[in-house]
Amino acid sequence: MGAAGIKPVALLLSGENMTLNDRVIYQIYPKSFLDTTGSGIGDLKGVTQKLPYLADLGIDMVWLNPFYPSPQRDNGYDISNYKAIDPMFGNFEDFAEMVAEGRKYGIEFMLDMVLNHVSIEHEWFQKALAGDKYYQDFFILRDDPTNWNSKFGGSAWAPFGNTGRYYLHLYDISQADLNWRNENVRHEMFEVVNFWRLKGISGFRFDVINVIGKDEVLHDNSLSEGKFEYTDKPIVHDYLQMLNKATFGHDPHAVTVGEMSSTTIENSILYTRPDRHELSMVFNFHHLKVDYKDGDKWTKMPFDFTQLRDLFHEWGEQMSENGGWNALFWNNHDQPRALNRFIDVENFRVKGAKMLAASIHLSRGTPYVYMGEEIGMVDPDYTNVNNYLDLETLNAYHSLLKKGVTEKEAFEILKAKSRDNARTPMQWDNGKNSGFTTGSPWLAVGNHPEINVAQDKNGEIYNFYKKLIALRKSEKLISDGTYKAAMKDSDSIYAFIREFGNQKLLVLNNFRNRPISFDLPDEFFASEIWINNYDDYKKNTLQPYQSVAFLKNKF
Ligand SMILES: O=P(O)(O)OC[C@H]1O[C@H](O[C@H]2O[C@H](CO)[C@@H](O)[C@H](O)[C@H]2O)[C@H](O)[C@@H](O)[C@@H]1O
Repeated sequence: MGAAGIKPVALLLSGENMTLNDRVIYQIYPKSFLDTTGSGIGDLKGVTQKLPYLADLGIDMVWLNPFYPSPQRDNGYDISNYKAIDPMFGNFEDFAEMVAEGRKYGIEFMLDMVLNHVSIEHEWFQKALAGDKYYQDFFILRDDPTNWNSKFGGSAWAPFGNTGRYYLHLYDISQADLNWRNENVRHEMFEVVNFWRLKGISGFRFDVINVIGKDEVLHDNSLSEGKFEYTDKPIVHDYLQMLNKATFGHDPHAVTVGEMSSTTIENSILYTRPDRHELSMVFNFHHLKVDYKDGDKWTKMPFDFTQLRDLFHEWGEQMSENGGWNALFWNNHDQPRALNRFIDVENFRVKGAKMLAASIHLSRGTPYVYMGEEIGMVDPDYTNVNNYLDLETLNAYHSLLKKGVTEKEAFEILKAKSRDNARTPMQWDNGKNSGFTTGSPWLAVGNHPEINVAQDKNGEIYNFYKKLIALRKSEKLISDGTYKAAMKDSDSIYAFIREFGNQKLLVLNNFRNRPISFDLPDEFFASEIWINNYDDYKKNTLQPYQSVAFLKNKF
């Protein structure tokens, strides 16, 4: 029995032979993946049904966004019961079937743990509101609110009933932050993780986990934003070590990832260095803010290539040199589709999708594939603001109008930036509702009948992903090689070198919609082309969005 009094489940798991570095993780937004009941909402049975598809792609772990009971104000990130399944997604029988079937295909699951906050409908908050002192200490209540802003707009503080006090909500008003200083809260959180471990789960994604550490005395932030007062506080490392020890640290095959809001490289190294016993890897978002004008998401701006290149180089090298481990990703449920942001998608969707894939799948870290990415899904072609349902999007729309932005301009910004861009139903075929549901989808489909799995499964993008995923399993150079920046001054090509044993790989990715010429570094003169997303290679030139990897055996 482990320290937390539970049986270790690691020996039962299918991923025993995998190392962390071999893995490729597929993210499923369950609400939008496949609806098997006609309710218009995706479900766990839908995930089970598509396991053969994921196995064919080469996936060995699936991250599922929250499927627990929730008022759904923030699509499940407002949890009202951590240890249950919302009936709209299925039940424990469906869950057990999904996990068991997954094992047959060598696929494990990673669950989303939202441990920074709970829904105000959670019984802890309700008891606290009713005056229960024990539960009041589960939350961050203050007489005098600080000047911190909620990430979804407005103040981060709301009146706590009619007590004259305020509760902290870094996200929506319906998501009350938990008080991790209270050891009873920590104990409850550890219990949640162990509850799911005992159900055969060894993968965990921890939502905005680097903001759980709040001081006893809270201070205003001088930049009129509370970010630095609660992000990456040193105590977060202590909490993660406690979490690790009380839960997944008992499982040598556990895979954990922390979603790190506005984090630093220094902290990310500490969060992921194996000897620190915190997490396996981290998501950071700096590379997905290179199209924010003056740091403001709700603006429209072409992406800044040099900023992107420098961020990748800096994170890649420093994590490699210091034993840290990155999650590698272009897409997730909070981001508009990368194809619309980084590629001239009208003219080069297919080549661009393959180049983006190569740029992370050949890099150092664990790649994540967000559902639909493998067939080149793009943002929906919505024509009406009423198509958008996400609360962050709607808050932003109203605040843009308040600032004097016209409805037309505000709509254009939503089209480029809304989180709903990623949340549209998976496009399985070109039939009604893209084959996602026989009912009425909870969020309108993307209206791109030409892009779907039935058509693209044997197509260029899918097969390129399949090839890249297989390479990570067969080549130590890809899974375990070091990372070094290359061609640091190029204003069009993102280049890096991987090295392992006597092998070296130079990966070049052209981020422009035009040919770019370059000088091949001398040491790669006598090398072979290992990966190419085009059929040909014209010496010292990369075609629009071409990706080429040159392999050199040193001896
Ligand atoms: O943009 P950052 O400050 O670096 O933060 C990263 C993401 O954090 C938030 O995402 C997660 O938490 C939310 C509340 O639980 C939830 O709504 C979201 O779906 C989670 O992934 C933030 O909402 C994202 O926009 C940021 O990208």
